[in-house]
Amino acid sequence: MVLNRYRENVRGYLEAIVKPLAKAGLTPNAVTVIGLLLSLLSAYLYYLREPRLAALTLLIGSLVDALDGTLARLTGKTSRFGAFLDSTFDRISDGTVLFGIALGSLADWRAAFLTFMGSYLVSYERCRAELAGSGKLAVGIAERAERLIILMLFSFLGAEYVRYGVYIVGILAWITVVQRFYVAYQRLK
Ligand SMILES: CC(C)CCC[C@@H](C)CCC[C@@H](C)CCC[C@@H](C)CCOC[C@@H](COP(=O)(O)OP(=O)(O)OC[C@H]1O[C@@H](n2ccc(N)nc2=O)[C@H](O)[C@@H]1O)OCC[C@H](C)CCC[C@H](C)CCC[C@H](C)CCCC(C)C
Ligand SMILES: O=P([O-])([O-])O[C@@H]1[C@@H](O)[C@H](O)[C@@H](O)[C@H](O)[C@@H]1O
Ligand SMILES: [Mg+2]
Ligand SMILES: [Mg+2]
Repeated sequence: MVLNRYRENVRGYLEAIVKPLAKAGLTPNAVTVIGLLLSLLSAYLYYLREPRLAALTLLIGSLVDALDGTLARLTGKTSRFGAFLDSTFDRISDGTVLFGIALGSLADWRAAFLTFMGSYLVSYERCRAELAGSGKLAVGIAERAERLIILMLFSFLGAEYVRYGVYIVGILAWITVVQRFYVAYQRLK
């Protein structure tokens, strides 16, 4: 909710990065695939217990995630399949990163699982409520950008801090689940 507001502020920078990509003939879907590969690499680095490298890779992957849509809009190539691909790959990214953290024993697997469940529910609620006609449900304390940035910040602090990032993201994600549930109820009842 908070970070989403800054989309417009960074649009100019993102467009500057995207222009050469457009000239090189890169398609939005190809950029989406590159973003996913970076997320998978980040998950692998978490598994190897390299949280700083993992967070840096995840940060670049998140930037690439912002570039695919920017490229699509700038070149008039937005597509419904692209939107579906982007969202689906976001879920694969969210899940594998937490799986890598759990496999690398950087956080208790039960905490990683609850955080995973909360994160997925947040996204699912939005998708399902919007399908039911709620209108845009981009509400709540920890949308994806917040969840990613918190996890990256704690990862940059070092291996022993990743677990706190997972706990905080989990708690905030579950608060967001309740917030979205409430707003969906208000709009759909
Ligand atoms: C001040 C300067 C010196 C530096 C400025 C440089 C900027 C370039 C930095 C910007 C970085 C930032 C954007 C990336 C990091 C944010 C990240 C952590 C959060 C997650 O990002 C998600 C991102 C993208 O979301 P979406 O995928 O939903 O959006 P789009 O892809 O744009 O649109 C989807 C839409 O497009 C169409 N489409 C898509 C794909 C496709 N194949 N076909 C398509 O048609 C379709 O219509 C789809 O529906 O969100 C980006 C916005 C974000 C919320 C803004 C956050 C701003 C914040 C202030 C950034 C702080 C970043 C900071 C560097 C973090 C440091 C933290 C660190 C130290 C841990
Ligand atoms: O709902 P959430 O997890 O905060 O945020 C997510 C968005 O950041 C993302 O751009 C979109 O593709 C997802 O489907 C999802 O909605
Ligand atoms: Mg994107
Ligand atoms: Mg994405």
